Order: sequence, then C-alpha cells, then structure tokens
Amino acid sequence: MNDMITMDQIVREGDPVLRKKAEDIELPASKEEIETLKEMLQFIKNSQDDEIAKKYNLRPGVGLAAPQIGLSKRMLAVHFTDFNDREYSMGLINPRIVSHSVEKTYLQSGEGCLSVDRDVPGIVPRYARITIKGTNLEGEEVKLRLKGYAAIVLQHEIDHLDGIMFYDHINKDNPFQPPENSTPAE
Ligand SMILES: O=CN(O)CCNC(=O)c1cccc(Cl)c1Cl
Ligand code: NI
Repeated sequence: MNDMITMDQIVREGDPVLRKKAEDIELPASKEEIETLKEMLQFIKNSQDDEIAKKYNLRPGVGLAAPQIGLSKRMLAVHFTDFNDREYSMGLINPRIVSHSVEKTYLQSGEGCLSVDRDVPGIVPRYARITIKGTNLEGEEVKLRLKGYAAIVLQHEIDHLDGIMFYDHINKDNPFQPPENSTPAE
C-alpha cells in the first residue's frame, strides 16, 4: 500500500516493540518491504520540508528505524547533511556495524527521538568512526565508513534495531560528563 507515514504511525516509548531485537530481513527483500522502506525515507524527507511538516504536523527527524513504525525488522532510512556538507539519503536493509573506533564522539546538544515525547538532556556517547555493511534500496551490498554526525545518526538508528534508546547511553550520575577518550562532533 502506498500511504504516507505520519506521526500517528510512530510508536512511542512504552510500546514493547521498541525494546525488541529486530529480525534480519530475508534477502532479496520483498516488494512490500522495499515499498515500506521507501515510505520511511519519504517520511524523513517530508519531516524536513517546512510546508509538508506543518501541513501534516510532522516532527523533524534525520532518520527512522522500522521498529518506530511497529515493524520489528532490520531496516532504516536516513536523510541528512553532515557537518562537512556531505549528503546522506538512503534506506538500509540488515545494516550492521562491522568495525568501530575505540575513540568516542557525541553531540553537545544531546539527541532526540520521535518515539520519545519528552526532552532527555545529556551527552550520548557514540563511536567516533564506524564501518557499516548492509543492503540498499537497489538490492546492492554497501559498505559505509562514517565519522562525526553521520556516525552518530547511524548508531542511533541501528540501536533502534537492537531495542536500545538513546537515553540508555546517558551517564546517570553526570549526564553532561564527556566520555573518556572522546571529542565532540559539533
Ligand atoms: O530514530 C530516529 N529518530 O527518532 C528521529 C528523530 N531524532 C533525530 O532526528 C535525531 C536528533 C538528534 C540526534 C540524532 Cl542522532 C537523531 Cl537520530
Ligand atoms: Ni530515534
């Protein structure tokens, strides 16, 4: 079905689907899975379009993981430009982090989530550099070497596939304590 995704379809914290480990998708992905992933990517683009976002009351986001629309499947979509003006706009099926730096990074402004209707302040430690493998919307195997903002966003999304929320990473005793061996991404 080719309906657009709106906030009504976004699952909020408390729903157990957000805490499940999502299942790998059997390749080649079905037409329906590809269609859904394209709708997820379109939702993210719509959420960044002032007119559309206003018309449909969409909260802006740079990524979306399938569990956030109630689908416990390992697929995600991202659409953003990083701090070096590099554009990322893609759907990924069965994404996995195949290697990462020891060094960490973080956004000094913290993170937010469409599935979390509240501000949760604090530094979210992320790996500074990651290598991801997965399958794109064209069915090709891709290998992405990411750092900085792109690395952070992809880790936030892949966490959703493992039932992890961004605030799980915030230091309970001192939320604004920069992690060991880290450099801010901004
Ligand atoms: O899972 C995806 N979302 O919940 C979409 C809404 N959040 C964001 O766009 C967002 C905001 C700040 C930092 C990061 Cl890393 C992300 Cl991802
Ligand atoms: Ni999120």
